Amino acid sequence: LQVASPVPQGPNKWHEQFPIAKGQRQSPIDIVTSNAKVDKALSDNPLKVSYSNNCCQSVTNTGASFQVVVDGAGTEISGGPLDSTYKLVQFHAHWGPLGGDEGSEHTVDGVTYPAELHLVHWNQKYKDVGEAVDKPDGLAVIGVFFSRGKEHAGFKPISDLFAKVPRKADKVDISFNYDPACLLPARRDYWTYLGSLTTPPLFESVTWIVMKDPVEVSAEQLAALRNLLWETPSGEGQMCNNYRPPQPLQGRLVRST
Ligand SMILES: Cc1c(Cl)c([N+](=O)[O-])nn1CC(=O)Nc1ccc(S(N)(=O)=O)cc1
Ligand SMILES: [Zn+2]
Repeated sequence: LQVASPVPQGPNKWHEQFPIAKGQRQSPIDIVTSNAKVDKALSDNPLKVSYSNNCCQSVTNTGASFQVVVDGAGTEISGGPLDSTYKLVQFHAHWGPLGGDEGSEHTVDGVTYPAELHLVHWNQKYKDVGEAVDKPDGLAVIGVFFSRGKEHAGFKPISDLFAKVPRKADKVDISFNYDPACLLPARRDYWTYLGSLTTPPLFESVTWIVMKDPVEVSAEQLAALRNLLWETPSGEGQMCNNYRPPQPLQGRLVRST
């Protein structure tokens, strides 16, 4: 008897409803640094990140992560691996268990980080994110690894809001000015490759830009992620381990600055 399971099924079952889960350009991947190819073109046309500091509208509990919804006005990236301008639409994260070191989606030579932030942008050649989301050049996501260390002052205004959105669809407005660029590492070196959304519908529409340097956040800020709750097989629980493990590279090239 096939009963609809009330809680979302884990990554190893996604292929049943989303066959593309076994596709040719799935994400995340393990980045094998010795196989990444330095591409001078990436530095010749540097990645340009120009975010405004009043673009963040609200924080929502999506039931799978927190999501800061952004008004795309003036929050653009271009250059580097991108052939056109992309606009920021939202950012969210993936993380592991309390105090653990796993939680990131991308790994670097097999090394995991406790969390990974994703800044999601859509290609301005399309009329909106809904049209862009399933096109091969539709999205660009900047991934930033979080390491455990000193408090990240820039992340604090956001991590302080998680306690206000404990349940799915809870939402709180962001009344203060906030520039998401503060979440990027100082050194802007990155790896880039063609991949996919890391959660259903797993569309193969993402140009990934994974920053090489992690940013430090405190153990308390990582713990604040668990103020977010979600449905587990044994009822409501702390949201954690919302990361997809690395997927087959399928011969793809990873380029590096
Ligand atoms: C399917 C769709 C449409 Cl259409 C819209 N929309 O706003 O029109 N939004 N979404 C959802 C979406 O964006 N999912 C998404 C999933 C994973 C990631 S991740 N971890 O960064 O790979 C980024 C985004
Ligand atoms: Zn993500």
